[in-house]
Amino acid sequence: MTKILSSVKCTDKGSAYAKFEWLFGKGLVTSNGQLWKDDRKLLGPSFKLQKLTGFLPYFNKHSKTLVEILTKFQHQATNVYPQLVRATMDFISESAFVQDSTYQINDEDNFLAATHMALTSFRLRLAKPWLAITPKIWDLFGLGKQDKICSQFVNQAMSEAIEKRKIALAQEQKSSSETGENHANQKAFIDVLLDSKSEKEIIGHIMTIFGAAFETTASAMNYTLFLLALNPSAQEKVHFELDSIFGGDKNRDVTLNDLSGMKYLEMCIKEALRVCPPVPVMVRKAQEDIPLDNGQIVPKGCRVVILIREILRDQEHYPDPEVFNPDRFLPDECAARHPFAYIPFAAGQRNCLACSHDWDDRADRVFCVLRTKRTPKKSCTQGSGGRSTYSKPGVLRSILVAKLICYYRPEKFLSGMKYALMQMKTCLAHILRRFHVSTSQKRDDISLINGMVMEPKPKLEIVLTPK
Ligand code: HEM
Repeated sequence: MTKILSSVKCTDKGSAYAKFEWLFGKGLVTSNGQLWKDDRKLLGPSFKLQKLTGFLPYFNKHSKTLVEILTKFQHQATNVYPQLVRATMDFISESAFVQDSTYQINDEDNFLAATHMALTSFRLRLAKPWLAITPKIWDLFGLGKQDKICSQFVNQAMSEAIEKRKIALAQEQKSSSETGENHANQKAFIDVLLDSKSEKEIIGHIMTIFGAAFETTASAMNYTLFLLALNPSAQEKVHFELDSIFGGDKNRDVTLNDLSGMKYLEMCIKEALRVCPPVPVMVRKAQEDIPLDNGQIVPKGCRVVILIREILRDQEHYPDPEVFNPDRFLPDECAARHPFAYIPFAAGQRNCLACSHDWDDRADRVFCVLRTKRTPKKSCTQGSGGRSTYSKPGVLRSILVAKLICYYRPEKFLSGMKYALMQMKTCLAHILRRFHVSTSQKRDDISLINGMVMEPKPKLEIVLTPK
């Protein structure tokens, strides 16, 4: 598995993701080959660490709105997932498109309605693939017509957003040329696209980022709250941590410093992502023969299905895998684990855009190595063949990069300062400063069904009790 995910010859996904193309076009999730490589290089820096501090005000603002909405549901068993989804739409919308976003409070929004239509359509394609074998069958059931309406809403909303951003950008450029400031290396996601893509391509990329970002993050936060509700001792530790950071202040904005102190909350989120990974499976297609360490070959053209959920339950790395135990993510435990044993955000060439980037990933691992004074565990059940994953020059280069950055910009090494984790920690810190969570549901009552993201059946319900 390490070989497959790391190989530059296995970055294609084949036709497995074609069912998303009617809305996502050839965005990062669906594209293959040179187009994917170029776009990843172009768009990867949009969620770079240096920009993350800029996103924090958006996360605080929309988390506060979410908490206000949740107070209306306190003391009653509630499925908070729909509210979390709307909050994460606000997070991604404002971070990627630099525009005011009101999905949580504006029920009449056409784009919101279109998103629901799109999700219904995707879910149907996954649940009843025979309906989508040919467009004719799809149309026969009136589904093509619905997709068209959805596309029209999306295109209209996106065209307006693009126009708005063009105007704002022109104004920003004018004022920065007057003040002599240069923000060329800090471009937002949409600005990078405006420079180089057609409107149709931009809309595909925007929808891809939306699709990749909002349900995954909402689902991860939903599972974290549920698992904390089921595990009062872990929840108590989170409350203790938050109280010691915020001193009982329930409204103050979360700062970068606060985030770096939320170590136990981060461990709980990571454990929730392990127990209930939002993305349960992914597919890669070998572009060439790929020799494995055990002598076997993955032949060219072969599609490899990677069962993320099963890997995260591997007994070798996670004893008693069904047990929710955040201590699995204590620094020493992480350092001793093979990096590809924890893949809720994928790993290797096509890892999640919001999770890590090459240089900080490498530096993170070097930090683990330096901290524990030993190399990470060498064996992996999926077969690294007992060879270390680190080349000497690579490690030396990383140490140099890590040391330089650490010297000049220490805040870049706040643990877990990656977009998705930063978003979830901020939002959950706002919720858990206000509420205790409990549930009458049992873990065994819940089945996880593969869908767009892994969906709980029945829906998770928690009771929010003010602190
Ligand atoms: C808890 C939240 C998240 C989880 C668990 C998650 C998980 C994943 C996984 C497993 C993949 C690989 C999918 C595959 O290859 O089939 C992926 C890819 C991707 N994710 Fe995330 N993701 C999360 C949040 C986000 C967010 C917030 C964004 C946007 C900022 C994002 C953007 C992307 C993109 C663009 C890709 C495609 C990358 C490529 O193929 O080059 N994800 N994510």
